Amino acid sequence: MSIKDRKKLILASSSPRRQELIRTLRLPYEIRVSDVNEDTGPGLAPAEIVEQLSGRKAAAVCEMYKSELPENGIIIGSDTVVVLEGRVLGKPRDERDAFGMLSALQGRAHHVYSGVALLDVATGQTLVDHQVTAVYMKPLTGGQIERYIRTGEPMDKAGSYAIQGLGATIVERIEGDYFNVVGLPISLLSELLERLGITVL
Ligand SMILES: Cc1cn([C@H]2C[C@H](O)[C@@H](COP(=O)(O)OP(=O)(O)OP(=O)(O)O)O2)c(=O)[nH]c1=O
Repeated sequence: MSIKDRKKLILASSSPRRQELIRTLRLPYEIRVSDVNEDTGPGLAPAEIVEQLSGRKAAAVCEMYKSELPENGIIIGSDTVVVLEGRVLGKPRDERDAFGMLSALQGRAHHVYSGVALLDVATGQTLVDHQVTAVYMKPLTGGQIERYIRTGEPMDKAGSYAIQGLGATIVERIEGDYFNVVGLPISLLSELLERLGITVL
């Protein structure tokens, strides 16, 4: 039996996108969700924000489900933000907020940062890293933005769009990992898993 068979991934996420993406690794996994305060306070760089929140999400699941987690578990936490000229955009508070974000993002480039934290239940060891992808959005009219918001798609997404959905039509091109934009940088995650002795391939 290889190490791969003996470890179990625990995805600390309520995001349907992350839950879908974790399956691509073809490793045994389960999902545990906890409530985490996503306030990081002022003065942190985007990379620090997503790394800190990813670690917090993994640690919260470890704390909350301590007694029932498998000894061989590796908890995965992740967080995604959109960054436009130094301004960090999370999920919109309401439709008005979404309109403001999309109006600011249209017709220019921004960066999507996703953090990943791996917490080894047995040892408490944590690995954290992040990935950045540049996204070039097409110019949009106010009417297009309003109609996109009316579909409901932007409301639970960082930056108020989903590249994997109808948002694909408003993205001109990207530089970097597509999955990082969707919310889980699978390639980086596989590298971190390898560092814990779990080979994906
Ligand atoms: C930019 C972008 C973000 N997103 C999503 C990914 C994340 O779910 C969300 C960013 O919010 P997060 O706070 O990173 O995650 P979450 O609250 O949805 O889930 P959890 O904390 O339980 O893991 O935005 C897309 O689905 N597509 C996109 O193109």
